[in-house]
Amino acid sequence: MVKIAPSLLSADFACLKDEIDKIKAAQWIHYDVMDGHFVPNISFGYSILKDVSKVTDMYLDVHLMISEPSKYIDNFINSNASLIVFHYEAVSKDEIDDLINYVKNQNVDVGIAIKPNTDVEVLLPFLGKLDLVLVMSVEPGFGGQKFNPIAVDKIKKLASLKQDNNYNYLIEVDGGINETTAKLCHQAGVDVLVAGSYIFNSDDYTKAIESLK
Ligand SMILES: O=C(CO)[C@H](O)[C@H](O)COP(=O)(O)O
Ligand SMILES: [Co+2]
Repeated sequence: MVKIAPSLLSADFACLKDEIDKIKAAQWIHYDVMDGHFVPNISFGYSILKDVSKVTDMYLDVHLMISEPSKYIDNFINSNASLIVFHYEAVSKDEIDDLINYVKNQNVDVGIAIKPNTDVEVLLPFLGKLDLVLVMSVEPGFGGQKFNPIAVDKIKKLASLKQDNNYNYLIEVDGGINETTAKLCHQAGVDVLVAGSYIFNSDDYTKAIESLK
């Protein structure tokens, strides 16, 4: 069964606890961190993540859209992240192995995200060590954008690599997910669907979550 990860980016921050209580039908929370440098937008950081972790037992999927993620990983781990996902485009190739090992040694799951213009092939040396690969189906930075179908082929490729090599990573897709695009991703072999505006702009969050499963 596919997992749903509502993106808090589209929640009403003035009543965050109520918003979190209303997404209990999902297993995960997707937490989008933006620094105004790697992406042209600013969201929230690790202190709010800690507060979120105090009011829920849900799995906290932290999507770091920040430059130099290694500087902040400890802060997010100490704020109870369940999974740290950094961007391939935000780091140098020779630090990726160390970053993966660092997070895993602290018993936190680790993933790498790729933007729409980044090929799956760049991840080949790392796939055997990852808990998750995040396929961006929009340019990172904003919620409410249109799904880019380039993600569907990437999901298929990752699903076949996983099967052929007995890898363990989950395949997550993020951006422009609704009932229609969710179906395309299901068929391609996705494991986790991130959805922000589709859920938080709906009248009934539970119904919106169930409609994506
Ligand atoms: O990482 C993100 C943006 O960079 C968000 O997770 C994503 O955009 C979710 O929002 P929506 O479902 O509204 O597209
Ligand atoms: Co995200």
